[in-house]
Amino acid sequence: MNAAESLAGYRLGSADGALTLPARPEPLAMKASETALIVVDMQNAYASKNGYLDLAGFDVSTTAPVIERISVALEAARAAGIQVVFLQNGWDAGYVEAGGPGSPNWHKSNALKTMRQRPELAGTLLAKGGWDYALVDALQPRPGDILVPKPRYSGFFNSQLDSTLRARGIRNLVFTGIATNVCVESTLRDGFHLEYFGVVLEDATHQAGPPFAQQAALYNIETFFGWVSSVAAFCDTFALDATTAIA
Ligand SMILES: C/C(=C/NC(N)=O)C(=O)O
Repeated sequence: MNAAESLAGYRLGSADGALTLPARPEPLAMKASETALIVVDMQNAYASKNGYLDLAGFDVSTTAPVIERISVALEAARAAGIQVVFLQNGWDAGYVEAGGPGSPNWHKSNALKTMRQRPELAGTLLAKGGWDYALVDALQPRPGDILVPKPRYSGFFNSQLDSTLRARGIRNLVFTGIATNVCVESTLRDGFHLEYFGVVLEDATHQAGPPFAQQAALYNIETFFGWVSSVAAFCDTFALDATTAIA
């Protein structure tokens, strides 16, 4: 047995009532009570026409099925008693949280660069209170869900995410959202270093950039930082838990 199989065996242990999620590179055991479904930045900025990514030249024409599949995963998670956490990316209306020229974010953020190139957009992209910052209509938090604002790509940086999860005994993070290769991967990587088990539901994510960016992010996650699964596998696995909870 190699190290990966040994880890899978550990995580597959069912004596403690954990369920087994089919995933690559190996199935992963997790209890609903120790798991959170993380919905990363499903804002108009990232998923809607005329939002930031669209205005900056990224293709958002195929985000509708992603929204639909996240909706399905949300229903399954809530029914199974899995904590739902929405992340929301952006800054105050004056962009103080974005950092000035002394911050790499000021130089690398395509939202900030787009606004500098197109002054008519100044103040509109990813600013709290605006349409671009808002979560898409179809994916709104419900009572019991948690919303964590964040000012950088990783949801763990300068946010309440880690303490919110730790206080609830959460060890497993199931990721959905946009963009796979930016905020999803950044948050999953930081979670890995903080000892969280990270799984991406690949069909409930979308990349910023060409399709190879999605493939590369999933390769990195599957090979180095976590696991890759699907919405159907997640729903099938935790539907059992919902049934058990009702019985
Ligand atoms: C490119 C980008 C991605 N954000 C994300 N939510 O993955 C950005 O915020 O500029």
